[in-house]
Amino acid sequence: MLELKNVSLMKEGKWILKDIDWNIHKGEHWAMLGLNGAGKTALLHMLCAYYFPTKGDVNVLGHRFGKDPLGDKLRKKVGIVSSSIQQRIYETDSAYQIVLSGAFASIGLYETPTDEMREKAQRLLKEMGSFTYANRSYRTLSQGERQRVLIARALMADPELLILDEPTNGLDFLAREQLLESIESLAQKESSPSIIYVTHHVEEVLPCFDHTLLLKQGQVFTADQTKYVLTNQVLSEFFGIPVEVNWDRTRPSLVKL
Ligand SMILES: Nc1ncnc2c1ncn2[C@@H]1O[C@H](COP(=O)(O)OP(=O)(O)OP(=O)(O)O)[C@@H](O)[C@H]1O
Repeated sequence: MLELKNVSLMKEGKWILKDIDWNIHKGEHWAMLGLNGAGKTALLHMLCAYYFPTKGDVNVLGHRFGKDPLGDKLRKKVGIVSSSIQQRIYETDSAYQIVLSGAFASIGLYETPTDEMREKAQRLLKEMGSFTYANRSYRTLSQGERQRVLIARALMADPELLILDEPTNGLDFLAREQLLESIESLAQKESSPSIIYVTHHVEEVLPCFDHTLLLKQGQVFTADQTKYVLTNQVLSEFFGIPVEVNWDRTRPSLVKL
């Protein structure tokens, strides 16, 4: 469903991404880890066709970016929750309006939703645990509540790929754990889109993330099954310091030795 071949991106005379090869198959869920400035956001922007590769091929859901015209239809098939989307949301819109707007892949609601869309928005608000504040304005929601609403919004168009870019930023421990639990149960559903979950934190790699990509200085350091990636040796090389990964429970944790 996603294929990047030898993809490089240059911005302002600097290579931000270099020779990226990455394949995602249907049904896989990926975690993406990288230090600040590794190029994670640039890579995600490429998957959403906000950036086009300077070199190489990006194939998303059978469409070759830069070659095929990118219809609205394809844009709707890639859902994204990121801080840049958050910043563009109209703060006075209600959670319900925001979720409905996902059906049109628009920021703000300009078209009349069908009854079916309304029912679906309500169902998604319930599934994300957001129904109780459906009529409240975005401005009044906590950061955790906002993220849930934005995930429900992204799901409105039945995306085949869902990108979650650091969704736990700014969340307290409890809100973070509750959000992670919702993401895990979403991923366990048969109807779930493939998820790409971007984070700085190894301990957020949920059991559903069967694959992990490590991005370092614009290059794929490794991209493989999570069990082969989150090891003492790979992560010590990745961070450049000795670290130990503990898998005592279902999620990993990391300590510096
Ligand atoms: N439009 C742009 N023009 C010039 N440089 C850019 C542009 N976008 C990103 N960069 C640079 O590319 C590098 C990678 O940035 P990017 O935001 O993708 O990193 P990131 O992995 O998402 O980092 P963080 O974890 O801090 O969000 C950074 O050095 C950044 O300054």
